[in-house]
Amino acid sequence: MIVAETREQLAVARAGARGAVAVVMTMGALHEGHAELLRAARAEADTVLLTIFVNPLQFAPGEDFERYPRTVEADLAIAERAGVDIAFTPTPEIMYPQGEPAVRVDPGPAGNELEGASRPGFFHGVLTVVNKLFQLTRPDVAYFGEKDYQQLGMIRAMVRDFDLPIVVRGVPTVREPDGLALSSRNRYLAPAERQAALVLSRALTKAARSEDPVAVGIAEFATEPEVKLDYFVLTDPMLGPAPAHGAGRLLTAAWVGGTRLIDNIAVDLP
Ligand SMILES: Nc1ncnc2c1ncn2[C@@H]1O[C@H](COP(=O)(O)OP(=O)(O)OP(=O)(O)O)[C@@H](O)[C@H]1O
Ligand SMILES: CC(C)(CO)[C@@H](O)C(=O)[O-]
Ligand code: BAL
Repeated sequence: MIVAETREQLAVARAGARGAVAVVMTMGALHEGHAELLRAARAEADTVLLTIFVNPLQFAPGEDFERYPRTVEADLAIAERAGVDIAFTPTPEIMYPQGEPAVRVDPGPAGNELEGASRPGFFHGVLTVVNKLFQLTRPDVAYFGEKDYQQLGMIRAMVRDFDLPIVVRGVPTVREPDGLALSSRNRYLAPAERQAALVLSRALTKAARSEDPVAVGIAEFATEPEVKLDYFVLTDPMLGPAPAHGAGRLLTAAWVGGTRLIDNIAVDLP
C-alpha cells in the first residue's frame, strides 16, 4: 500500500494506478462500515484508493472538528488489511493551500434541509471537498454509505449536474448486532448514552412496519427522554416529498447527550 501525504505523492501513485480506480472517501476513525465500502470497492475495481481527511470546511463553529477522533496509524493498518492500494492522508494545509476557498459548491435548496438545516454550510463543505478529491483522485467509481443518506443523494446530484464521469455507488448501512448504525461518533457515547442511542434504529424499524410511520417514530422517541429528537421525516427514496404509497425513506437525527447521530431506513407504504 502506498501512503500519499502530499498532492505530488498522490499524483505519482495515481499515475501508476492500473485499470478501473475506485475511491472511498472517509474522515478516518475507520470501523466496519468503512470496511464494507472498501470490500465493495475491492470486489469491483483494479485499484482501490482510500482518502482520510477531517474536512474543516464541513464543520460549523462550535461543532466537533477539534474533538473528532484521529487514529491514522490504526486506520492505515485496517486499510492495508482491506487491500487498499493507495491511501491519501492530506492535512488541511495541503487540501486548502490558500486557506478558506473563495469558491464553494452550492448544494442548492435541498442542501439547506434536514442535515443542512441543522448544520449550516455542511453540504457546501462536503460537496466542495468531495469535488476536490474527485479532481485529485480521478476515480471511475466512488463508494458512499447509505448511513449518510442525504449526503449520498447530494453527491449523486452533484455528479449528475456537473457531468462528472464517475459512477456513484451507495452501500447499505452496517449496524451493531443490536441495531445501532456504526458511526465514528459512537465512540463519544458513555455506556448509558450508547443504550439510549438505540432509540434511533428502534424508532425507524417500528415506524417502517406501521401505517403511520412518522407518528409512530416520534412516539418512540418520547420513550427516551434523554435523547433530543432533531427530525424524523418521511421522504421518497430520492429525498423528494413523501409518497402516499410505495417506496419511501424515513430519516432521523437526534442528540444523545452532546453527540448528534443520524440514521435512516427504507419503507414500503401499503
Ligand atoms: N455504518 C455505516 N455503514 C455504511 N457506510 C458507512 C457507515 N458509517 C459511515 N459510512 C460511510 O463511510 C464514509 C465515510 O464516513 P465518515 O468517515 O464520516 O464515517 P462516519 O462513521 O459516518 O462518521 P461520523 O460519525 O462522522 O458520521 C461515508 O460514505 C459514510 O456514509
Ligand atoms: C464524504 C466525506 C468524506 C467528505 O468529507 C465525509 O462527509 C464523510 O466521511 O462522510
Ligand atoms: N459522516 C458525514 C460527515 C460528517 O458528519 O461530518
